[in-house]
Amino acid sequence: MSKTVFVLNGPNLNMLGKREPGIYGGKTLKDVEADCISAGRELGLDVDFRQSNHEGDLVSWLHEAGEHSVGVAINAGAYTHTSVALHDAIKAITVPVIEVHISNVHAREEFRHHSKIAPACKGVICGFGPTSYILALHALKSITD
Ligand SMILES: O=C(O)[C@@H]1C=C(O)[C@@H](O)[C@H](O)C1
Repeated sequence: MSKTVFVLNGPNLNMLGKREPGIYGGKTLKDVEADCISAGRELGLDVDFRQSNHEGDLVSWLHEAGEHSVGVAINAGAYTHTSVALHDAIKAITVPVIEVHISNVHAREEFRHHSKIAPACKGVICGFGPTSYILALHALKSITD
């Protein structure tokens, strides 16, 4: 019996493949989605993969995940560094949430070194390129079995 996990993506991640490939790589978000679905299949996880440039969508999807998933991997993009609303949405649900980043945010600009959502998350995976998402799926599998 497969379990559902939400993989949520925030602003500008729709631009993957075109956006600063030296930092984010050449894969498109569709490529990352396909990789997540494939890895999820191997892990017995059904992946519900979504992206929005709008903070409120991500808040609503976190609420939905709290009712309809066993856990969440979220790359909140720039909202990582600014959003009390996403922090509070994560606190409002009981399923585990893992913060994900393609880049190592701690090796980049100072303003990326602080996450407003990490204190509400189960853990953080960053710096492994798109593989960060796959590692998060493995982590969700291990903590929800
Ligand atoms: O590495 C990433 O996936 C994150 C993606 C973004 O869009 C940035 O705003 C974050 O600072 C880093």
